[in-house]
Amino acid sequence: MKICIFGAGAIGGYMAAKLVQAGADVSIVARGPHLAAMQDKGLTLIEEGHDPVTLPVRASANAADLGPQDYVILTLKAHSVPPVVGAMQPLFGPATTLVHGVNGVPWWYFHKHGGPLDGTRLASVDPGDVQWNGFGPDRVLGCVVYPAAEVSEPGTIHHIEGNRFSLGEPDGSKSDRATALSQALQAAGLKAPVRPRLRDEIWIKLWGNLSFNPISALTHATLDVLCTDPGTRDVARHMMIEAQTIAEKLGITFPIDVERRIDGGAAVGAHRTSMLQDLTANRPMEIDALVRAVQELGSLTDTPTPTVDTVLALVTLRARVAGLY
Ligand SMILES: NC(=O)C1=CN([C@@H]2O[C@H](COP(=O)(O)OP(=O)(O)OC[C@H]3O[C@@H](n4cnc5c(N)ncnc54)[C@H](OP(=O)(O)O)[C@@H]3O)[C@@H](O)[C@H]2O)C=CC1
Ligand SMILES: CC(C)(CO)C(=O)C(=O)O
Repeated sequence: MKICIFGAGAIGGYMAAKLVQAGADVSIVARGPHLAAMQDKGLTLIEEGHDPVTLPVRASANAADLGPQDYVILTLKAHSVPPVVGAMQPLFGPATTLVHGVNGVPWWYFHKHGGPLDGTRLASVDPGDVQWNGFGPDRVLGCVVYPAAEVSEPGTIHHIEGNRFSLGEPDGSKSDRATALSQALQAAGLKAPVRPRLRDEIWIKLWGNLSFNPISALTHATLDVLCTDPGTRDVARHMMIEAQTIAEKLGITFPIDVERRIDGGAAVGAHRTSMLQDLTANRPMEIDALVRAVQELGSLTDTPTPTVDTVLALVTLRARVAGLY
């Protein structure tokens, strides 16, 4: 089974290291000093309770060096994907599966969704249908990423916590391709359940990212603070209730309530969300996939989203003023 991880930064680098350790046939597409370090010295993984390991990896900036794959695991930030659709084409053969390990509302959300919105394209996450047309939605195997990791220096991945990558077909079936990848990830010591209702998990994760991430970028507060301060907790609550109304119209079932989800955020502790980290490091922020897409889903389902709209306007201007949007 040939696996290529495209955009092997924090999450893709963690997956790559675990798969290489387990003897899988893995290659990496990366760039810049991180790629140079992996090519020179190998990929180093630091995990709690383990000695750091440095592993030889096949890494390139150019997909054409690696050729067609069985699985391409995409672990870029959402806004980085449209510009690389063309550059990724050498990785695809007729049966290549694209595993979409990207936070937020995925561009393929309505593929095989059923109902009146089946096949709808989302302009907020896929302007011009570049991904829909360039990848083709039939390749897609959905993935919800739960681990936390960071690139602590070029070539080095610091795993913080978690090892679950939930997988799911857009039509909910337990396909051979999902089962085979799940087995490969499990052999690498990762949790990789194949879910019949992956969109439910997308929304549970999105609940937090939709609200905590922009609130943290606006306030610079850590999760423990913004989830317990009465004012920001209330803003998060309103955003999540608006999202829940949309999601339930789309057939989503939430196994927990909003208060429990916010308590879960608070329990993570003094964590700076990825959007706050991106803002302070002058990197583009995942505003469209995490927040604007929910606004778009609100308008597709005739659901008012006043709090989402307000926070989206503020965080968009914050990013624009910083030159990041
Ligand atoms: N990190 C985390 O703890 C978590 C992340 N996620 C999600 O997982 C996804 C990946 O996040 P994360 O791993 O943190 O992101 P990273 O930025 O660490 O990784 C993406 C990597 O792709 C590289 N890259 C970008 N464009 C290209 C390109 N054109 N060619 C080759 N390489 C490229 C980036 O390089 P460069 O640095 O030069 O831009 C970077 O090394 C996101 O959607 C994120 O929200 C989900 C859960 C937790
Ligand atoms: C904040 C958290 C942990 C959940 O919303 C996250 O996923 C992020 O930092 O992007």
